[in-house]
Amino acid sequence: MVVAMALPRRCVVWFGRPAGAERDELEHSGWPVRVADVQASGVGARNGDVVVALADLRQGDDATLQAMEGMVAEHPGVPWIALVSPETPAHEPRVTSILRDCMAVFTSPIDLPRLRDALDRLGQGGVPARSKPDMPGLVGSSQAMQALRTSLRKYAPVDLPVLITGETGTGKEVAARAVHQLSPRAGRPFVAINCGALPSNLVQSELFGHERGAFTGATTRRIGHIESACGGTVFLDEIGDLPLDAQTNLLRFLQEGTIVRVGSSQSLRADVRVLAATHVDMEKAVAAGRFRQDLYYRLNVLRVQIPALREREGDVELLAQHFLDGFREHHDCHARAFNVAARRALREFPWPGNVRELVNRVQRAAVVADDTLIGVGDLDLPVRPGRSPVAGLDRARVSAERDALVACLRETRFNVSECARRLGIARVTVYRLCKKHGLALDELAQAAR
Ligand SMILES: Nc1ncnc2c1ncn2[C@@H]1O[C@H](COP(=O)(O)OP(=O)(O)OP(=O)(O)O)[C@@H](O)[C@H]1O
Repeated sequence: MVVAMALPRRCVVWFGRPAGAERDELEHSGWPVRVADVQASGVGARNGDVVVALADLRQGDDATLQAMEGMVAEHPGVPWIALVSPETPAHEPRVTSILRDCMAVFTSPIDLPRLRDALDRLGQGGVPARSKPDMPGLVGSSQAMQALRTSLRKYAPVDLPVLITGETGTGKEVAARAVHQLSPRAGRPFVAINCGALPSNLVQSELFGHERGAFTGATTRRIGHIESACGGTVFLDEIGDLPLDAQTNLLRFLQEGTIVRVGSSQSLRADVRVLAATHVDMEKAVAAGRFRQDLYYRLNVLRVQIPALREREGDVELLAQHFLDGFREHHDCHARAFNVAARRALREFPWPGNVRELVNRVQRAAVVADDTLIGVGDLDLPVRPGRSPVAGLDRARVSAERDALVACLRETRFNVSECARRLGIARVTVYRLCKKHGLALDELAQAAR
C-alpha cells in the first residue's frame, strides 16, 4: 500500500530503520524524521519542501536494494544520502549504482554530528564538505590522478625538464604549475608561454628578448620570457609548434644554460627550469622532421601523461562540484549542486574537450539553472536511455507495468476506481503509477475521446 505522507517543510525521509538515538539526534537538531518503507512509500515532497532522503543500506535483502535503486532513480530532484555498514556489499552493481547517486555516504557507526552538518548543508542547498585537494589546483581522487600526483611530487624537486603530454584541456598547465609550486623555485616566477600563439617572426624575440635596433620596430631593448622567469620556471605549452630556428636556440639554452638576445652576440646566463607540454605525437613530429630529435631527448628526460577525463573514474562529479562552488564565489546563482540525472549524464559523457569543456558546461549550467539542483538540460548533455540504472530486466518490468496500466485505464474509460479494482491495487496507487510513468490522466482521457 502507498502511504501519502504530509511532510513538515523540512524533513528527513528515512528509507529503512533508524536507531532510536539516530532519530532523536536528528529530531533535536531540527530535522524531523519520517520513516518510510521503500516498497510502499514515496518521498512525498511538495514544491518548496526541504527534504533529504536517506537510503539506509545497513540492512536489507536484494528486493530492498532493487526497490531502493528504483526509488533513487525516480527522485532525481531530491538530495540522497546513503548509510552503509562495513558489511554492505559495496562492489555489487545495485549498491554501486545507489552510492553513485548519493551526495554523501556514511558508514556505521554513523557519526551523527557529521550527518547533521551534511543535512544542514543540503538543507541550505549546498553539498556536504569535501576534502581539499592535496596538490595546488589539481582536483581529483581517481587512481589515475593519484598516480599523476605521485609522479609530479617525485619530479618537482629535481631540477630537470619535464615533458607533459595529454589531450587538449586535460590540465597540462595545471600540472606544470603544481610542479613549480612544489619545487624549490616556488617563490620565483612561473611564466607560461603558448608556443603555438607566438607570431612566427617574433618567436625568437619573445623567448630570448632583443636589443634596441635588432630589427625594424625594435625601438627599445626587450627582456624575453625566459629571462623574465629568472630563478623560476618557464612553461612552454604546445612545444610541437615551435619553429625550427627557435628550437635550435632552446636546445642551446637547455645544454648550456645561456641565452642570446636577438641582435646581440653576448651570452647571458639564465637560471630557469623548463617544463614543456604537447598534445601532438612528438615521435611523429621528430620522424617527419618538424621537431629536432636532440631537443626532444633533452625535454623528454622526465615525462608525465595527463589522463583524459573519461579515464578518471569518479572525478567528473568532484570536478563539476568544484567548478560550481568556484563560480558561486563570484556570481549570484540558484544552483548549489547537481541532480541525480545530471550526475549520471556527467559520468556517461565522453568529454572530448576534457576538463576545459566541463568547466564551460558547468558555468553555463550555473547561469541558466532556475533550480538549486542543476539538471541534464542545464548542462546541455544527452541523456542515454540505454544506460539508465533501471536496466535490463528492471526496465522490462517498468515498461510492462506502464503498458498494463495504460491498457487498463483505456478499458475502464479512465475510471480510476474501476481501474484500481481490476488491477487489484488502491486508487492512490493508480495515481502514483501515473506520476511515476509520466502519464497525465486528463490528457490521456481527452486523447481517447
Ligand atoms: N585536475 C584539475 N583540477 C581543477 N581544475 C582543472 C584540473 N585540470 C584542468 N583544470 C582546469 O581546466 C582548464 C584547462 O586546463 P589546462 O589549461 O591546464 O589544460 P591544458 O591541457 O593545458 O589545455 P591545452 O591542451 O588546451 O593547452 C583550466 O581552467 C584548468 O584550471
